[in-house]
Amino acid sequence: MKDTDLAVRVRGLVKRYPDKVAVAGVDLDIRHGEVFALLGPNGAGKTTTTEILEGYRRADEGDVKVLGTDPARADRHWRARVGIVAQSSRDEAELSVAELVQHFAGYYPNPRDPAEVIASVGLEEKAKTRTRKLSGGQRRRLDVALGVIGNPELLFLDEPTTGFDPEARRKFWTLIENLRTTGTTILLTTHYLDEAEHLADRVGVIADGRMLEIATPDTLGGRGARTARVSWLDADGAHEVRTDEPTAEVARLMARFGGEVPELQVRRPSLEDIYLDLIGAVQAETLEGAAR
Ligand SMILES: Nc1ncnc2c1ncn2[C@@H]1O[C@H](COP(=O)(O)OP(=O)(O)OP(=O)(O)O)[C@@H](O)[C@H]1O
Repeated sequence: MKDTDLAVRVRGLVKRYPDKVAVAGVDLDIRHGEVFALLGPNGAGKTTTTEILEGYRRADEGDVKVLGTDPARADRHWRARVGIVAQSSRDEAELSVAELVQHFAGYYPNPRDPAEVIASVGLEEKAKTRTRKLSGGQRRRLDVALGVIGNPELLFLDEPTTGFDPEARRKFWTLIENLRTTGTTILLTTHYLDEAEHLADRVGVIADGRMLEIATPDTLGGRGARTARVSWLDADGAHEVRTDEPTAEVARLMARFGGEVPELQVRRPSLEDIYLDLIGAVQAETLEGAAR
């Protein structure tokens, strides 16, 4: 891949805190127009990595380019091309939702329409409400609105849907899908594996400051090739077999039952199963290392 195809290019990123190496040599490429999800347990280094890419923290080592620029040296023109939804939100409690979104629109050369943005996060009915009166999930939706109001080329979303109810999460997913169709590049961190699976072109799993694997959601950890489980029910009760040839198994069952197979299910490991395997292996390694 040519470097000009990349919105984010990271090589050998290291960040140390006094008592912790938070990021221990991460490489990461994100293409223009790609939706990339960074996954990992609490304390893995997701926020630290994201904040370095946003220009809010300094790397100790490594080469970082975001939209072609080192974020540590970026100017306001670069800032106007980037949207940020951080984990903790700003507090302008006395302004209404509409006033605040309008106010932020004023910071950018090509803002989106404030009313449209408010609608896209499902806050139309709260447009005149002061922000201090919003619920946690509504406040989070406002954060997302403020992140996209500047019409960014690249959008950082750090756990954007924490505290959303299921309907708000679906609405948010639609918003992200719409942004993708307009070519916005998105880096998302999330603890919701279904969210990553639904939204991301590729996912990266980070643990203990190291990038374990980067892949599409359906190939992570060799997922596509993993053994399937076929289960069904008959007079003797529930049955399950593990097989690499689930289609042949289903054909056999169909022949045996002469048609519909009661309670037939074919399951491959979910993204969550794969993720937990990857993380579990690292945790076991760390425990072994500590015991030695
Ligand atoms: N300002 C800081 N000073 C010292 N240590 C820090 C600081 N910020 C983060 N850390 C430590 O660095 C490690 C990585 O933290 P980070 O916030 O990047 O993790 P994360 O993957 O975003 O976690 P979460 O899912 O909980 O948000 C953690 O061990 C954390 O305690």
